[in-house]
Amino acid sequence: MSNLKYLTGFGNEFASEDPRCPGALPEGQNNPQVCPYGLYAEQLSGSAFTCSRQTNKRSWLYRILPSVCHKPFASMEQGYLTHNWDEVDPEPNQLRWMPFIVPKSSEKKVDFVMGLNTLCGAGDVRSRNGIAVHIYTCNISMTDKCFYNSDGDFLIVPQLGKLLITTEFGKMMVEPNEICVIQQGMCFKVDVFGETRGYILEVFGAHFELPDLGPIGANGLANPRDFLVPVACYEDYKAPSGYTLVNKYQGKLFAAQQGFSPFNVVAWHGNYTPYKYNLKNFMVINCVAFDHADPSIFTVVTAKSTRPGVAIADFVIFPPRWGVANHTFRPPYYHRNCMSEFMGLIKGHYEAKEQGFQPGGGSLHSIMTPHGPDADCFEKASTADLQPERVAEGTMAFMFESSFSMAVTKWGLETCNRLDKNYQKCWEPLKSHFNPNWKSSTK
Ligand SMILES: O=C(O)Cc1cc(O)ccc1O
Ligand SMILES: [Fe+2]
Repeated sequence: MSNLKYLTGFGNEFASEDPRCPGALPEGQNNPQVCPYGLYAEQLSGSAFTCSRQTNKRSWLYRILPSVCHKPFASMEQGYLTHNWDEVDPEPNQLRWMPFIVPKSSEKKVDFVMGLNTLCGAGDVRSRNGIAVHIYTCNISMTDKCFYNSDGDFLIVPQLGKLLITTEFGKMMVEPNEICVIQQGMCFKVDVFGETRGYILEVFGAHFELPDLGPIGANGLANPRDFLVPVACYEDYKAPSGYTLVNKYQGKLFAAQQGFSPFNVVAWHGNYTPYKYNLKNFMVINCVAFDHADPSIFTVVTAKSTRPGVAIADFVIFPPRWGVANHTFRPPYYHRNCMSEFMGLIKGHYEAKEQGFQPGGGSLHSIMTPHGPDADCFEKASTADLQPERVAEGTMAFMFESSFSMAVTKWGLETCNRLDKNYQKCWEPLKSHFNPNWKSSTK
């Protein structure tokens, strides 16, 4: 399945026809009286009709039956997926989680939807402004079952196991060190190939965009041509015992039955699509003289709030790169931030915490919660011989940075049972080096 084809570009006006039905896209209009091949035309709107051209998002899908052909929705069991931010008291401490446990399929069969566990979040799906961080852990594929999210966009970061994601727009294979975005309303199902784990950044009310480059110029960071969009691929399939359509609506899961596969789109065009991106393509910019640049230089995509320069959430990575800064403490600085910082690790280790922060785990440094390199990292970096050196080789840490003050869920604090109770001990050995008689010669 890795021979899948993709279109390239970020937010382009794409067009795609399943090669089995040439000419399936109507020419010169969106709504012919009768569509080619007897298809139904359906628009998926990802922005208000009236948004500026720059932000207007919609796609036209030409499908065997329209999405509306389903039985009524009824609420269903939703495991540890929640948007209740008041389950437990606020938790301002530095938090770190050991790798989240993936259930063994011999003990419990869990698919992608039932394996969604909400770790933290804030804001409101109804007023369309907020964020949730979910950890997915699953071990079986979704069969005759699909999912769409009425509440927001999913940015999915696989950490263990690849995902074959079938969408209305076509198929994407997404492996660890790649990410994908499934935007609000897009129907998809996930096939897995064993134990599977990853992170999801959900934003309510905004779509991800590429950050402006300002003085960097026309190129750099995540380049638009490296974003991959699936191609139309329909199935004309009647599920023997019905197809289950799962919908996340206002934070609750609902299920409806329908007789046929929703992946029945023969052709589509538009600028509102799912997409994927390989993090190895990120063009890294870093300091080449002295001091430590803020991690915003590593922003892959951003979901902007309405306040200029302030994101609902940024997706930031810490890719392999050269560290060359002279007379500089090179690791991340000690820090208190008016933003929330959730971090995850896809592979390797993170430079500020060589120990304890493990792939498949996470950390949360909430608004104004102090954090920074552990004692070991501080001592090493303060005495290091500052040669040019490779930083983060073979690793990939990332951060969801949000302007929201996030609540941690009961699952995050208790049920998952992965909180590292000793996290704060990593700073305990930090000692005072203060010398009131200090002269540069005594350094
Ligand atoms: O807290 C962290 O590790 C993330 C981070 C990295 C960095 O290089 C500078 C600031 C920052 O918050
Ligand atoms: Fe930080």
